[in-house]
Amino acid sequence: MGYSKNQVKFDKTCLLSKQELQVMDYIMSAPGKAILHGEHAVVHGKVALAVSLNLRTYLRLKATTTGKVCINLPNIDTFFCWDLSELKQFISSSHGNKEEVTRLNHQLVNRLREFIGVTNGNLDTSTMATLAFLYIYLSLFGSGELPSLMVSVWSELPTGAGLGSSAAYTVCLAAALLCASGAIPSPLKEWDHIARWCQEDLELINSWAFQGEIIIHGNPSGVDNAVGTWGGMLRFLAGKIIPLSRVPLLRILLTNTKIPRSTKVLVARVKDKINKFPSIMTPVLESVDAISCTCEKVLSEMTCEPITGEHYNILEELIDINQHHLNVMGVGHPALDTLCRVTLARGLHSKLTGAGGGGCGITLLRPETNSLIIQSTVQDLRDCGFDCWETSIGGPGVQQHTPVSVKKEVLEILNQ
Ligand SMILES: Nc1ncnc2c1ncn2[C@@H]1O[C@H](COP(=O)(O)OP(=O)(O)O)[C@@H](O)[C@H]1O
Ligand SMILES: C[C@@](O)(CCOP(=O)(O)O)CC(=O)O
Ligand SMILES: [Mg+2]
Repeated sequence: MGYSKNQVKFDKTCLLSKQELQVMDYIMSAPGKAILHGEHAVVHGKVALAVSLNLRTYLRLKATTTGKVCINLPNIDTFFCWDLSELKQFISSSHGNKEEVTRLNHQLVNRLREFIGVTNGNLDTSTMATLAFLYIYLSLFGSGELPSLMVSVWSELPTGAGLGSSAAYTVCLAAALLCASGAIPSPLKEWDHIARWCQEDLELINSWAFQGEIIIHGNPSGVDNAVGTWGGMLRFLAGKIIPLSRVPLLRILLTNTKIPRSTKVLVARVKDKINKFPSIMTPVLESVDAISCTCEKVLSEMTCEPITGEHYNILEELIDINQHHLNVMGVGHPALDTLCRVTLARGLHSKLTGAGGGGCGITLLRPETNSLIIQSTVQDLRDCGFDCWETSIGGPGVQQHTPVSVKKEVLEILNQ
């Protein structure tokens, strides 16, 4: 299967009736991701391999009768309410009669920036999350009546640490707001507690999530929202998404250096470097592309022949080479160097994951790596002040839940 497109198709003939709107109560979740290889290079048309994590973002959307639209984002201490009357000014300009949107409506983004009072270049967490929400909400409802809603989002993912929290957030927003607008159905049947959408609906969710990612990242590749939408392991190249169904079970240690950074700034930094030194940086990007392709080949061999130490030796070397390339691109950090050094002292290989500049790294665990080594490595990394845990990979993509299928603690936060 190969599907693509960060294009938005939206058929406005299926808006919900007033009665349906009033009983609306949706809970959605989407996973974070780890990029095995190809971060940054993927923004410049190279291959990336990415996999979903078991850490998820949860969203609850409820219809209200307050005449307001409210967002509650406890991870980033953000709570806003707007009177629908204030938002009416965006109705006509935000959504024309288009059934297909391929580009972000910059005019709407600029007007929204002014509306929420941000000065140019403001990159704070709260501003980005708010803009992404308002943009998708107004684009989907801006041609009809604006519904009164309460939207709460809470994530198990660290925010701004390279694990795709921005995409998990925008995928949840897109799924919930598309359902609320009637553009896609709720996939839950009476007897289900968790359900997913058909391929066509997932493509629509992915497309709108990508619009949100553009607001947060500036120039995203689309790999993160694709993993948040489809889950599993994906090969991503220039908007084309190939799910990798035959992959070996990989054990990965995730380390959060807790150094804050912004994907938008790092992506822009790499672009500047490529513009400044094209003949130097192009071969680096091509080498990263070859690393992703070699990794994909080795992973596929590991599923059809007995796994040997040599497979793992190659995977480890690819990790080391890519980490050097990412340093050359200017997205390393001394804390990430520490991570690589500390794990190598225990014979384990690490690289940054996501945008770098701090945030998280991944460490490959070999099947024979004994649990004492793993425990000591985790302790060493915690002694450096990092968070460190073994993760399980390949979680499902975006889902709708009934309340009973969501952990009690998560529900409590979403209900606050
Ligand atoms: N749980 C959340 N609630 C609200 N906004 C979020 C949440 N998670 C992520 N975001 C948004 O995504 C931004 C982080 O995105 P980014 O810099 O791409 O880092 P990441 O690697 O986590 O995707 C935050 O500044 C915020 O605007
Ligand atoms: C650096 C990049 O390749 C991945 C960014 O991931 P994250 O936002 O750091 O989780 C950017 C992109 O692909 O859009
Ligand atoms: Mg992101």
